[in-house]
Amino acid sequence: MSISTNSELPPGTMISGRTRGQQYMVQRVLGNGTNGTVYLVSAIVNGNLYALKMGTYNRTLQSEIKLLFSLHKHWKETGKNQVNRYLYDADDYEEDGLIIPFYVMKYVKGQTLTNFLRAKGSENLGKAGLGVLDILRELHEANWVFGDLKAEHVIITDEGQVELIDYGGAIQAGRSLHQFTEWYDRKFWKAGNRTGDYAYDLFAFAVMCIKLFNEAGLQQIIATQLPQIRSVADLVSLIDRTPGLTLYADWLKRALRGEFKSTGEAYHMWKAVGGSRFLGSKSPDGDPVTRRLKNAFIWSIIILSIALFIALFFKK
Ligand SMILES: Nc1ncnc2c1ncn2[C@@H]1O[C@H](COP(=O)(O)OP(=O)(O)OP(=O)(O)O)[C@@H](O)[C@H]1O
Repeated sequence: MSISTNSELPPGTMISGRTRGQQYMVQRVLGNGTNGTVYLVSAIVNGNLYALKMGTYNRTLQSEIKLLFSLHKHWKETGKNQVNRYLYDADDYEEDGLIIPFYVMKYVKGQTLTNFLRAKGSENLGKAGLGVLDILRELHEANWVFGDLKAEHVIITDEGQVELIDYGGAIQAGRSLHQFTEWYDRKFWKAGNRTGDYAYDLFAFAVMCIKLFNEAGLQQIIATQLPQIRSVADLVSLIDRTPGLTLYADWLKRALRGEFKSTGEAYHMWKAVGGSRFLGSKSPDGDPVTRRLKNAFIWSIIILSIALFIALFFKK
């Protein structure tokens, strides 16, 4: 039986896998989730940084590890892009007679979608959303469902890549969801059940967009609407009252109503409405260098016109 520890490991702690023998040095804590603590670690074998998730007291990571193994196996067998994307190692570690399960995954360095849009501008939802839909499309085509999609699980890396973290909620299509967050859950909105299918993730994606642009409105519905009569209609009317979502309104309503035939269709429609909108430091006028060049050009036209005017005036 696995038992696990409750306290956080300090930087410098060495973690040695009992079965596979890999060793990791703790750098710092990255965060805490329901099932454990995530550490930034460096692998002794290659010096690379990884994120290592370790179980906390009275909880076990075993089912999460099992699930990730089968997802990883699938990616490997099908040669999908995601292989090596996530699971690097899984083992357990012994400390003072306690057996602590852990797994090691890719360290995703960047900003959460919420912070990214705050820093770079909400227009970036187009490209960022397309990145998320691309990952979901691949998962869904492989018959998996992400399950617990929310802005905190979407990371935009420093290179502008979109990544999902916390595959602990992923399930094979047709199974019951075991990890979800109320606001994003279609059953919470009486829009369907908790049996995993591609439409479940698309529903959560739509709520994620609404929350990003109008969290206060969402909070108000939840606080004032009786749970018995809470419905998708509340979300649809909130979309209509949220100017930042105008471009995506039709897409979002289709996702909420479960009207997409596939994630591929949802991906292409998103791409058509706003998926090519910039990601990173670019603004609607282009990047800062292009903008400066544009301004310089306008000023040189103005100065030239003034010079011409003066020259013509004094010639008379
Ligand atoms: N692969 C990763 N790379 C970088 N940081 C990560 C990674 N995985 C998790 N984290 C960080 O660790 C935190 C805890 O992650 P974890 O997946 O355990 O739980 P969570 O998603 O925050 O919560 P819950 O599991 O309760 O939904 C995350 O919020 C994130 O900041």
